[in-house]
Amino acid sequence: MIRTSHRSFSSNRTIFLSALVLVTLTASILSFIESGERFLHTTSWETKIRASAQIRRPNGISVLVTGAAGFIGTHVSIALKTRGDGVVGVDNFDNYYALSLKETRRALLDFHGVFIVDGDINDRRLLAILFDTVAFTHVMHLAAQVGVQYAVDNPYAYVHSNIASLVTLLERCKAADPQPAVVWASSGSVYGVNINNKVPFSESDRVDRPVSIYASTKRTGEEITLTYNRFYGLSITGLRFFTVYGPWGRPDMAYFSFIRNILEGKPITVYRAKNHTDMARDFIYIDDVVKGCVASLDTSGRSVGSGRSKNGSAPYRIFNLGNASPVTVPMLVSILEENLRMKATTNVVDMNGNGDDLFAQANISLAEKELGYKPTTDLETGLKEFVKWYLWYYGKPFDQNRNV
Ligand SMILES: O=C(O)[C@H]1O[C@H](OP(=O)(O)OP(=O)(O)OC[C@H]2O[C@@H](n3ccc(=O)[nH]c3=O)[C@H](O)[C@@H]2O)[C@H](O)[C@@H](O)[C@H]1O
Repeated sequence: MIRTSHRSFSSNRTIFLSALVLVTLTASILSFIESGERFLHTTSWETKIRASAQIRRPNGISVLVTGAAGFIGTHVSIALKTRGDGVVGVDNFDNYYALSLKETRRALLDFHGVFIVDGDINDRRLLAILFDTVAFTHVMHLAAQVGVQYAVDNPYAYVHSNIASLVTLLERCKAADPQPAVVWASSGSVYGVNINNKVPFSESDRVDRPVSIYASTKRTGEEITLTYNRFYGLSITGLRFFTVYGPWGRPDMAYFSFIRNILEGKPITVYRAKNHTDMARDFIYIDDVVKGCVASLDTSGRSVGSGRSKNGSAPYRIFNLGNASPVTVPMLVSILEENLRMKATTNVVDMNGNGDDLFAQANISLAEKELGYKPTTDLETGLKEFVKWYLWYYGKPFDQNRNV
């Protein structure tokens, strides 16, 4: 099936990527011209932001999406824009992974009419200009330093992006009048060591034993947002994303690096627990997560504060967004092998206990009840889509007759 469609897939890909490169080049030239003028409030910069923020449906919302050039940010921005909401993106385009992928996502968003401001949300002046230009009804805060193992050597990056940035953004939201409702990316990793000694993980479980700096900063974010909710009246929804995967995904994640290595004939490392049990994750497909994000925005309720005062109480919610159906890492590898019709060379390594949770399974009944969240994509189906995208995006030839 993949082979039959490969030729047209390949020429479509060439046309599409060329168009995107053209759009990116134009965007880069424009952004170069604008960079010197940004803080001078040029009409061009403002005009783009206003156009991007324009609401085109009755009762639509106007959303600032942080981390818009990221994996989830790109998909959520497109979904909102497509249904007629106003969307303005902001992203610092860091080089944690291939910048080219982020630039292509930017071009894709541009194609959909979403403008991304190139900047850091730690920059208070930038945030002030954005909020002065658009009266955002919602903020979808997805910008973060991700990666569990990377935190071992780079802890300060997590403090900067997951804690300092969060406070800067919340301060800005607090000061806005009216205040926007905030939906933000927490993480399933907050469950850490399974101290509750039960699966699946529920939102009411204890979450005070993280196993990585990354998870600690996400848990800290939940407490910081709670403070802003209680004292300043911000409506807050924290989403505990489990292992999100799919087209336009993150190259640092296992499924992505596995396919790259398998295709290049390089070995992959599969971690397992010290007692030789397989690691497992509650892999969740991007389209399902996007539905959860959009439903969270739609049901957020209003913020009730203004500056340091508040009038009543605003919602504070936390939801697991997983698949409720964990799969082991060796099983993930065999699904990839089947799709690629190639065999992986696997090194099995025992975990040293620093960073990775051994097992994750989300209880999603709260999200089902409050958001109507109902994932419909199993790992086989989702990975098939991812593999198709990967081969298209990287222009990899595919030999259907290869033996597994
Ligand atoms: O918010 C979160 O909850 C995080 O989710 C994701 O973390 P994880 O669920 O751990 O996904 P991922 O790294 O793909 O590893 C998957 C499995 O493969 C195993 N794994 C990993 C790498 C490898 O080389 N070998 C291996 O066996 C590994 O031990 C694990 O069992 C994001 O990466 C993280 O940035 C953050 O967003």
